[in-house]
Amino acid sequence: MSTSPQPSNGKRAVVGVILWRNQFLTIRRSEHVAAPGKICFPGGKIELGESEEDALIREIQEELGILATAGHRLYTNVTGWGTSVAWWLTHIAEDAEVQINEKEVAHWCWMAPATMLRHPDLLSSNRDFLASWRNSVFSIPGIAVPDIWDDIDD
Ligand SMILES: Nc1nc2c([nH]c(=O)n2[C@H]2C[C@H](O)[C@@H](COP(=O)(O)OP(=O)(O)OP(=O)(O)O)O2)c(=O)[nH]1
Repeated sequence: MSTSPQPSNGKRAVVGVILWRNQFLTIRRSEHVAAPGKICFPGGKIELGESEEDALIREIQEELGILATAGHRLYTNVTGWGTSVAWWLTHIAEDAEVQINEKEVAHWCWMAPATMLRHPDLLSSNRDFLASWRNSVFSIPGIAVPDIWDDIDD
């Protein structure tokens, strides 16, 4: 597999894109972490020597208390603050019971793509991910790019 783009700040992160009925599992970050209160996917930084898949599964377990499995990498980008992010299609059991870790996550919910894209609290790098998907830079198995985005500029 190709490598992710180089971070300019030395940091790498992985993000889990979890789907259910054309919606994404989103979290609101807690007040105790970086980017407090922002809406994003579950995920976090990759530790030294850790694979993207292992970091993904560890972070989802830490944040949501559920066992996830890594699908495949959908996209990579570098955030405005220099972190290299790998965006992974991720699977959880249909009957998985989410138990958030309140130190890291304030709230979670299923969110439609257009709602996420226009959310005023969306983490800025996620706008790039959603806009790139919308522009067919990559596809996400199991969900078609919606026709209607309420004329959001990207
Ligand atoms: N969790 C998450 N991080 C994202 C997303 N999009 C995005 O650019 N990032 C970036 C933000 C951060 O630079 C990095 C992950 O940071 P984090 O603060 O969630 O990681 P962490 O839990 O390991 O944090 P820490 O305890 O080590 O400080 O990835 C996203 O959708 N979810």
